[in-house]
Amino acid sequence: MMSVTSIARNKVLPFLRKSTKMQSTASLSSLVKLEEKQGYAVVSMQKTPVNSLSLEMIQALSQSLIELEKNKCKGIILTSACPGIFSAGLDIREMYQPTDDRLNQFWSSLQTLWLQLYGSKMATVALINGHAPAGGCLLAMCCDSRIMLNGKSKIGLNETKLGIVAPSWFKDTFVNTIGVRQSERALQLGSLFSPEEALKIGLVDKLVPDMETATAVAEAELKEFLQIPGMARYLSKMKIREAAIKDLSETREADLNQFVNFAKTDAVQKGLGLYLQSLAKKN
Ligand SMILES: CCCCCCCCCCC/C=C/C(=O)SCCNC(=O)CCNC(=O)[C@H](O)C(C)(C)COP(=O)(O)OP(=O)(O)OC[C@H]1O[C@@H](n2cnc3c(N)ncnc32)[C@H](O)[C@@H]1OP(=O)(O)O
Repeated sequence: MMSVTSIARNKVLPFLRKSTKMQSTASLSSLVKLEEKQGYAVVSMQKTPVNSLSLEMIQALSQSLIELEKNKCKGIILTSACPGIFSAGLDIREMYQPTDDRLNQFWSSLQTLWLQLYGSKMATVALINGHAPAGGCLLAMCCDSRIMLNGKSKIGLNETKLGIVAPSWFKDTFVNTIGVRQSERALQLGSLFSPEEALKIGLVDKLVPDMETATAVAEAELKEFLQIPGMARYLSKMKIREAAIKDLSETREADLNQFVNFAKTDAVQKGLGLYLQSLAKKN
């Protein structure tokens, strides 16, 4: 099996682990690109056009983290290869008129990805080079640090604007990042923040003017985290995150049932259908 450190610089790392529920190696590796750098890896989401988090995309990200941790990778920069978009969040088509089996797999895979990334032993930096609504914002918040490209992009948990509700673990992640009061307001309003606003409320840590600067700043940020003794850094992170992680770990089944029942209600299905139409009408 190839290790992250043994592959050629910038070469795409294949996904090797097999699982009955997982997609094939070929389909997964086309969605996420792993590039080895010196002592860390760049994980680029490349599901055009908007890196929507479909079941396959979520599993590809999960698989990447498994491989990287197995290969003793110490840190990652999570970013996007889609111009102007970090991630458009959960793939709305997964929740609209779904089959029960697919909807269950979809949510359960998302729970797994969140548990992996939010609780990762690796140092993790999100390089948010475009829009990051809802699930896109969640992915970024799972990282230890967030660098955002300044410009017209927006970031936030906008679920209520779609007539849906961010689950407790989204809320916990938000509260742990920006605090209770800001979260309470932003969750209700479904606020999407400009990079400047996001910096002001602590949703992102640094802004960068262009991609060249962004890469350098993200690398420097990751190196700062990696200079700290790994166990001390990880256990400190867990002091903040462990309650939320324990909570979901212990209530996965109930959370899944709540999501499935909620997603299948007529009101939610109607709202999602209208939202999809409004996205399609734009084009
Ligand atoms: C009682 C408590 C119970 C709790 C139970 C749980 C409840 C459920 C919780 C679910 C949590 C949900 C989290 C989410 O992430 S929902 C998704 C939120 N995402 C969005 O709102 C973003 C929507 N997209 C956009 O705003 C724009 O696309 C974007 C700004 C990202 C990019 O704009 P741009 O102009 O560049 O691109 P287009 O809009 O033209 O889009 C291109 C094509 O991509 C399709 N698209 C976009 N976003 C999505 C998406 N999220 N899912 C699927 N498809 C998406 C879009 O339709 C275009 O497709 P076509 O080319 O075919 O028209």
